[in-house]
Amino acid sequence: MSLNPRLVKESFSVVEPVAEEAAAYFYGRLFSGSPRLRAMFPPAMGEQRERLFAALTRIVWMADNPEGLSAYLGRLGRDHRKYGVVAEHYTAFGDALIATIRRFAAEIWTPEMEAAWAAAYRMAADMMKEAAEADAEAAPPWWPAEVVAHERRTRDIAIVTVRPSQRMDFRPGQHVALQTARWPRVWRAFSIANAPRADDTLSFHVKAVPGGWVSSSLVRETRIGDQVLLGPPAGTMVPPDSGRDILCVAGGTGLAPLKAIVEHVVEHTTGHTTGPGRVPGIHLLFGARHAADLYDLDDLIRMESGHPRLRVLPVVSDEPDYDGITGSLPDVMERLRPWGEHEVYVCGPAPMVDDAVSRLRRSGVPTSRIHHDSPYGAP
Ligand SMILES: NC(=O)C1=CN([C@@H]2O[C@H](COP(=O)(O)OP(=O)(O)OC[C@H]3O[C@@H](n4cnc5c(N)ncnc54)[C@H](O)[C@@H]3O)[C@@H](O)[C@H]2O)C=CC1
Repeated sequence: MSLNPRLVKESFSVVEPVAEEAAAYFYGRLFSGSPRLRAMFPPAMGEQRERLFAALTRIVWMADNPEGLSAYLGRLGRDHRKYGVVAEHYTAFGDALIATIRRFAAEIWTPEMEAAWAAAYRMAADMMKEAAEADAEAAPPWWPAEVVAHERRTRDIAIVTVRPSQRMDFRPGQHVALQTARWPRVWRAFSIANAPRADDTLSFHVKAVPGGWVSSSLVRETRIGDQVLLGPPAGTMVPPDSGRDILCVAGGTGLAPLKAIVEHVVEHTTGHTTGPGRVPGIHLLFGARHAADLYDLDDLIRMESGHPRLRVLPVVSDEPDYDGITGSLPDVMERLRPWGEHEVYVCGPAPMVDDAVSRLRRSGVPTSRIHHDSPYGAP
């Protein structure tokens, strides 16, 4: 049966407004048909339901863009290996999915729609399975890792360093999902806060957020010797080798991937100030609400003192008496200079990232040179 993106989109748009109800129905249907699958999911399903719909929405609306769709489904397939998903699970998932769409789009449902969904699902599942199989030849589904250092930097922020039992290849700026023994099957994304190291350890900057099971456990309960699991590295906010000067705008623990990128750049450039491999000038704006929240400033200042072309500028937004640069990070960024010739990296709270990115665009920085990523939103 041939693909018919129009019919898939049409029926999905009827389900979208009742996404929450449809997702609850989907999981009910999935678990009643295949009770063994329940054990693969976390105890609380609220977020899972949101992720399901976020991923489905992306897939359905990308149906006319085969290249983007194939890249996304490939990532999704590889990423699902860490949940223990294997080929036969796709059948149960597909049956429950089509039953859900059929029910919630009942008013407009036709045999042609049923056939369009079956064909689309088969194609998507095949792409995910193929990517997962290819990945299985090169990498494990997850990496067990031991906590080798735990530094509490503030009441809520810790730097947690782990050593995976098997080397993980990653690019600076990427993130991984992490699971603690305390909360089985609950995965949270954290950026790797270092460039690859000789001893293969990885550091994470973790802030305990209200209601954040994994982050609170990592900050408050985790000890050296504890075991965690890591998913595969993901994310496209990686350093280009354009040789251009660099601006990094880091809000809070959004510093993590930017520190990895800065480390990589200063380690991999020649020391010349012109020509290929020249050391770019790097400005790193590190913002916090209060001076006491600049949790990694001492380390950054140490890096700065070893690299004459690195400038670290701490910015404090909610403490007018701070003896340094004060104000909102996007305001300060804009105030400092035009950044039109720079490669720019932005990471931190989503509203800050949105504001900084739109100001950069307005001031003429080409989109191709503005890099940002949202690991927390990724399904
Ligand atoms: N831990 C990690 O590996 C990573 C964390 N992140 C994200 O980074 C964020 C860090 O949050 P916190 O440390 O709690 O930051 P925070 O709320 O303490 O704020 C950090 C900085 O961002 C500024 N800011 C906050 N909201 C703003 C807004 N609406 N407009 C303009 N500026 C704003 C603050 O003034 C401050 O300078 C989280 O959203 C997290 O999801 C992103 C990538 C990696």
